[in-house]
Amino acid sequence: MATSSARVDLDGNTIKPFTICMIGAGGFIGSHLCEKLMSETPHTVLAVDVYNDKIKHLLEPDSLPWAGRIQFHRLNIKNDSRLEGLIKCSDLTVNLAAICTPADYNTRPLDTIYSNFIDALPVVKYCSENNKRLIHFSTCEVYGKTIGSYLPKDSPLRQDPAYYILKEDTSPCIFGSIEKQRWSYACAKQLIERLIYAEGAENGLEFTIVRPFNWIGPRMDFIPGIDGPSEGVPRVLACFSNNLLRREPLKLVDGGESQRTFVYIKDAIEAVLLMIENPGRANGHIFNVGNPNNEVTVRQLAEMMTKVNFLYSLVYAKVSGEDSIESPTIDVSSKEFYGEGYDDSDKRIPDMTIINKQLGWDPKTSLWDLLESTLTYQHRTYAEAVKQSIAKAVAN
Ligand SMILES: NC(=O)c1ccc[n+]([C@@H]2O[C@H](COP(=O)([O-])OP(=O)(O)OC[C@H]3O[C@@H](n4cnc5c(N)ncnc54)[C@H](O)[C@@H]3O)[C@@H](O)[C@H]2O)c1
Ligand SMILES: O=c1ccn([C@@H]2O[C@H](COP(=O)(O)OP(=O)(O)O[C@H]3OC[C@@H](O)[C@H](O)[C@H]3O)[C@@H](O)[C@H]2O)c(=O)[nH]1
Repeated sequence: MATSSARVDLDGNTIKPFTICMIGAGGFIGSHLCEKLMSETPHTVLAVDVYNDKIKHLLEPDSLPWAGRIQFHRLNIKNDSRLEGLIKCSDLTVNLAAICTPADYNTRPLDTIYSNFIDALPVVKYCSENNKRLIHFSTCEVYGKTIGSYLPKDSPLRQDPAYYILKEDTSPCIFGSIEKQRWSYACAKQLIERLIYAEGAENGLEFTIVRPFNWIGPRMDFIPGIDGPSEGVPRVLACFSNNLLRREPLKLVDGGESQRTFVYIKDAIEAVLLMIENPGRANGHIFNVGNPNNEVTVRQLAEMMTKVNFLYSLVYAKVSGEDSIESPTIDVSSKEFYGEGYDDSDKRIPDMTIINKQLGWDPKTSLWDLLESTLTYQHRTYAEAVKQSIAKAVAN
């Protein structure tokens, strides 16, 4: 419930209610950001998206305490003249819209480049021309691969943080060759970052760029065949959740040796709210938002999710030990799983200096705890539907 007492920012200034045009509000991050803004702040959200399934619970019924502070506008920013008006009547625009599932990058490279660069151009233009603040969501993927990944496998320098820590104002962007079309996304994100930065430098656009490092939690992507296409390939959390729910082996692409750091969506949303409510500290900055303490290989993630899932099934699904099989893992080639042109980031550890200094933010939730709450959500949301779909498949 938004309190009536005045909220103050990090410098003690009263935060006045304002209007936010949130593009992509119907997605994973957008839905959590809308929840946070409605339940803890007096701000108004113009939620722009082509879908609203993940925010329906915030839009109805009219008796909700924040009714009137969130409006849904169903529009595709590729071709809708209403976009400029929505940006003009807002104080701040947050742009989350993107194709951001790796399975699309090398199979739909044109759509990926258009979505992450071309379609963002009018958003930047309207903000700059109308002197409106912009918070733009980029990705940790703009760093690509680490410098250390080019060292000999047994080089001791690979253990030197200078060769793998990713820092906003010093790290290079290192992508694979052009035929590795996986990098279509990261390159489009890099170019829109550079355009936004140039709009700031040349035309005074007040911008903040966010580089999320694998934010995970409830409502991320979809479960294939349940609330997304059966042949769809979501990001790894949903892929592994789907395998566990269907008691299938978890597929480890190229042996699951890539490393990632995962941050709980609720921790990350705290960082975004600090950026929204502290323009003086956020404008002009690029921020890594991740959890360097939650690093695992993909194989370790699969093993951890299997363990959490096993414990869940013992405690909640009322199955005895022998019933709930531990899903094994199997190695698959990236060519088989994603197709031609796939490539990968080897390691993603965010340097936290700038976000600590500017916003005093640190992530709190351990990987085990965030997996526990997320897998509980996945079971509660999908287990019954998956059981039905398996039964139907068997019957047919
Ligand atoms: N989740 C993460 O860990 C992560 C990591 C790095 C970067 N990001 C970035 O954060 C942003 C949000 O990511 P997410 O995980 O919430 O993804 P998501 O796919 O759940 O949400 C994106 C939303 O944008 C909407 N959208 C896309 N194109 C649109 C268009 N033309 N018009 C209107 N709406 C459109 C989609 O319908 C979707 O609801 C993206 O820019 C993504 O690149 C996310
Ligand atoms: O079933 C699977 C799915 C994925 N993976 C692997 O798991 C790792 C993570 O894959 P994800 O699909 O979650 O996506 P990535 O972490 O590579 O990039 C993502 O994170 C950053 C954001 O920009 C985007 O949301 C997306 O690009 C990759 O190494 C992938 O090959 C598997 O081994 N098995």
